Amino acid sequence: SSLYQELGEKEGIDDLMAAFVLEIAKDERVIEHFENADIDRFHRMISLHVCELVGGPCTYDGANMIEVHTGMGITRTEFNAIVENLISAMEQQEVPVSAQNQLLDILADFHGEIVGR
Ligand code: HEM
Repeated sequence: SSLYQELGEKEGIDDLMAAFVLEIAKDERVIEHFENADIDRFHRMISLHVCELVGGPCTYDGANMIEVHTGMGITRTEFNAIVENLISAMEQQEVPVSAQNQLLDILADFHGEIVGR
């Protein structure tokens, strides 16, 4: 089955990203970046983006990754913290480890668009 199916399709991805947002919200290492963010929009957009990236029938129509993160000065350490938040969320949602690794691989590619801008 596809990664999209292993993540529980759109509903599973929405739930996973809700758990991810809750992990971010309790993480002192990154929360300052989100103080002025529209969390509902962030949840909606990251769900849409992940859905598209894993081969689901979604079209991400949010902001360009470089543009939205420019000016945030996100460090490698903060990026890694966000990855840890995602792993915690995937563990809570009982995402199979092979699917976890595939999603982490896809998101790791965004490193260059997000860190140090
Ligand atoms: C693989 C890593 C990441 C991905 C795929 C990602 C993706 C996204 C997406 C899809 C949005 C919504 C864009 C929109 O509203 O149109 C967004 C917004 C945002 N991201 Fe990221 N992001 C990543 C890493 C990070 C990291 C490491 C941080 C900070 C530690 C961060 C901070 C933010 C903030 C604060 C916003 C909200 C901006 C606003 O509402 O004004 N992101 N990101």
